[in-house]
Amino acid sequence: MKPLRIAEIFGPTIQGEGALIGQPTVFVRAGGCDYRCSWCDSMHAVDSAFRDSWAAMQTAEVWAQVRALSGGRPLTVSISGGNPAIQDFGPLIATGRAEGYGFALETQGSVARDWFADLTLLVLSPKPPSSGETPDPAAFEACLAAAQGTRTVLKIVVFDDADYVWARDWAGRYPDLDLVLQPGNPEVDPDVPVAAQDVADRLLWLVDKVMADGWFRPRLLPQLHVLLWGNRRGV
Ligand SMILES: C[S@@+](CC[C@H](N)C(=O)[O-])C[C@H]1O[C@@H](n2cnc3c(N)ncnc32)[C@H](O)[C@@H]1O
Ligand SMILES: Nc1nc2[nH]cc(C(=O)O)c2c(=O)[nH]1
Ligand code: SF4
Ligand SMILES: [Mg+2]
Repeated sequence: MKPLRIAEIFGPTIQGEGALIGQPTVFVRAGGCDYRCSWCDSMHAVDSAFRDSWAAMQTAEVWAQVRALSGGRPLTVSISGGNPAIQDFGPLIATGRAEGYGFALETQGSVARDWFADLTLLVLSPKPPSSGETPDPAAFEACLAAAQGTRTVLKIVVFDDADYVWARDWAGRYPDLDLVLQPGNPEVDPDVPVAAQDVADRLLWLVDKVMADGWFRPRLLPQLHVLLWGNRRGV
């Protein structure tokens, strides 16, 4: 079988973003992405300049590491990237689910896979204008269709007013999805410390905007891992 390209496997840590915020997890970060967001905080898993640092691993090797990191105690594994949907994580998910683990997967919604239906949670994070990318609604809808009965959350990153307007419009097309808005983090260098007050100020900016609009649908959440550890990798 074709090996998986893996940028990093780490944990246990807590899920820092979105619907499962605060929940213990182990991360599997896939190498490679079909997007190049201007503000991507995980370029080491995107840019081909880092390709040599990605491991070619069989599903069984990835699973052995996840199992070791979790001490064999089932939890919800987080698969992120890069875009994990450009590779075949179906066998990993099937292996883990057979042992009682759950799987939450983060993707921008540009590539649909039939194994989305086997996830515990699908997190779709379409990209707003500040990213420099333009999401394809048809591809996004194919992801929703592939998820079938799987719980799906829309998580939109907001850096500025234009992103906010875009988020309201995009979310409005999918009124039945759970919605999380996450302020953008402009500092993604792992060696530059992040001030807790800056994290709070960015969330406050978003809270003020959403409350001023009387828009009571979204949950507004910070990146908890950035608050705790800044942009350090492997946490
Ligand atoms: C690194 S991405 C990997 C998964 C997938 N490629 C995606 O974008 O959804 C994981 C999450 O981090 C978010 N993210 C990336 N860079 C960010 C930044 N600078 N500030 C806030 N969120 C960011 C993405 O929007 C996505 O929700
Ligand atoms: N703790 C922690 N939570 C996260 N939630 C999403 C992450 C990501 O990079 O996809 C991430 C991450 O890298 N670390
Ligand atoms: S889609 Fe995700 S991983 Fe890819 S460049 Fe954008 S934020 Fe980074
Ligand atoms: Mg991250």
